[in-house]
Amino acid sequence: MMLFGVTLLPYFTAITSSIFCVVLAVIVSYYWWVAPMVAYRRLIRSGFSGPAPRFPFGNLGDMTRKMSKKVEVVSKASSLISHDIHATVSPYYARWQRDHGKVFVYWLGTEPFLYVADPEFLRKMSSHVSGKSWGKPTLFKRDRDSMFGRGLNMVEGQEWAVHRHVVKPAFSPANLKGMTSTMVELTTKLTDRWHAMIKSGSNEIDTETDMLELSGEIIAKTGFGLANEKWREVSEKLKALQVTLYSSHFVGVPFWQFMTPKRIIMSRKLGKEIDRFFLNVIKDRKRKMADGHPHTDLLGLLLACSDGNKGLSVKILVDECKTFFFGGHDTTAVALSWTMLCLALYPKWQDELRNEVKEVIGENEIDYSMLKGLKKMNLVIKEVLRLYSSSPNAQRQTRQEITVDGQTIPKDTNVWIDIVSMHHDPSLWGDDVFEFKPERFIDDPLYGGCKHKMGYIPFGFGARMCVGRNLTEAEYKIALAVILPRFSFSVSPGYRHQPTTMLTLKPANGLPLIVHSL
Ligand code: HEM
Repeated sequence: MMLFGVTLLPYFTAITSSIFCVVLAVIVSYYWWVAPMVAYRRLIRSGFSGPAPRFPFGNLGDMTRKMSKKVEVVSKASSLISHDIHATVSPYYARWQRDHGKVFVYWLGTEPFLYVADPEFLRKMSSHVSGKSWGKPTLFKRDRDSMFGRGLNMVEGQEWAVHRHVVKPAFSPANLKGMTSTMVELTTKLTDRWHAMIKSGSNEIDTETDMLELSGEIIAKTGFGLANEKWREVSEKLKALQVTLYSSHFVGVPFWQFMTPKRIIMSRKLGKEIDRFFLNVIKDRKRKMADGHPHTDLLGLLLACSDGNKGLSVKILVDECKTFFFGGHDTTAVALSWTMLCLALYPKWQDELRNEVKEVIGENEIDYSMLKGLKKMNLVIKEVLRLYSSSPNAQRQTRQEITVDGQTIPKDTNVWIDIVSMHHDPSLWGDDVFEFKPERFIDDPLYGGCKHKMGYIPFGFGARMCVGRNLTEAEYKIALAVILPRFSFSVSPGYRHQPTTMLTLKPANGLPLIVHSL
C-alpha cells in the first residue's frame, strides 16, 4: 500500500498490532482483575472480610508459605497421635478463621472464594437453593477437566439432574446385594496375601496402599465388570494424575498453565490415556450388551441411557467412568485406612467390633442383609468420618444472588465449605471434640450430638449429597467383617501422623500397621 510514494504497510502493521495488544490487555485485565474485583467489593460491602489479596497471586503466597511450615504431628508412641488436625491440614484457614471468623473471603490467584465453616450460615445459604441451581467453581472445572471432565460432580442444571437420575439406581439395595459376594471374595484374597506375608516373617503392612488396591478392584469389578488386572493400570494413572494436579501452587493465577507447563502436559497426557482406556471398556461392553449381557452395574446403567438422541454422549460416558472410578475408590479407601488406624489406636473398639462380627455373622457367609446388624461398626464409621473426613471440603458456585442475614452473596460466587473445620469445632461438639468417641452417635445416630445439623456433613449436603454413600457403607462393613476376625493390628513405630489434603484426606506418610494373624 502506497501514499505519496511512502509504503504504509509497516505503519498499518504497527497500528493493528498495537490495537490488538490494547484490546488483549483490556480483556485480560477485565477478566482477571476488574470482574473479580467487582465481585470482591460487593462481598466486602456486604460485610464479609478476609486476608488482603495481592495481584495476581491472591492469597496463594500465604497458603504455600504456611503449607511448607505445616505442623507435622509425628508419633513414635500411639498415645502422641492427635486428632486435632485442622491446623495441620489447612494452617492458613485456621489462622484466617482466628482473624476473620468462620465466614470470610480469600483468593486463589485472581478468583475470590467465600470460605464457610459456620453451619448456621451454610444452612441459611443453602436453604432456598435446589440441587439443580448450584454450580461448581469454573476454576476447578477447567483445572480438573482431565480427571472428571463433565462427570456428575462437575455438571450443573438440567444436565446434573439427568446424570444423577441415571446413576442413582446403580447404588440401590438390590444392586449392592448383588455386589456382596465379589466384595467378600476380593477382601478374602487380600487377607490371604496378608497371612502369607505374616507367615514369611513380615508383619508390617502399608494399610493405605492395600486399601486403595482393594477398593480399586472392588469398583472396577462391581461398577465396570473389569474381570482382569487391567484396572490396575488405570488406577495407577489416576493416582499419578491426582499427584500431578496437586503439584501446583499457582491455580487461579493468570496464565498459570504456562508457569507449570510440565504439569499441564503431564495431566493432559494422563487424561487422554485414561479416556482411551475407558473408551475401550465402553466399546467392549457395548459388544457384550448386544450379545445379551445383563447391564445392572454402573457402566451398564450409563450405557443403557446412552442410546437414542437424548442419551449421554460417548465423551460424557467416559467422563462419568473416570468420575466414578476415582470417586468410588479413593474416598472409601482412605475411610478404611483411617478406620484401621483408629482401631489400632483403640484396641477396645477393635475387640468390640471383632466380637460384633462374630455375633452377627459368625461362621456364615456374609450376606448384604446382615450388614445392618453391625451397629457398633456404624458408630465407628461415623466417628472416623467425623475426625478424618475422606472429603475434607465441598465446593459450590452460586447461580443466583443469595442473601444471608442481610449479607449478599452475588451470583457466580465461589464457595468453599470446610468440612474438617466444622467436624473439629469445639463450639459444635464440646470439650471432647478431639477424642475418638464412637459412642457419641448412640443417642444421636445422625449428628453425633453436634449442636447444629449442618455441622456434621461427611457426605456433603442437600440434593448434591454423595451418590455413592451406600456403596461405601457396604464395602466398608464387608472389608472390616472379613479382616477383623482374622487379624489384630497395632500402630507401627514407623508411622508418622500427618493427614494431608490431595482431593481426599490422606495419610501423607502412608499407614504402616503391625498385623498379627488370629
Ligand atoms: C467415605 C466415602 C465417601 C465420602 C466421605 C464421600 C464424600 C462426598 C462429598 C463430601 C461429596 C460432595 C457433596 C456435596 O457437594 O454436597 C461427594 C459427592 C460425590 N460422590 Fe462421594 N464420597 C464417598 C464415596 C463415594 C463413592 C463410593 C462414590 C461412587 C462410587 C462417590 C461418588 C460421588 C459423586 C459422583 C459425587 C457428586 C454428586 C453430585 O454432585 O451429585 N462417592 N462425595
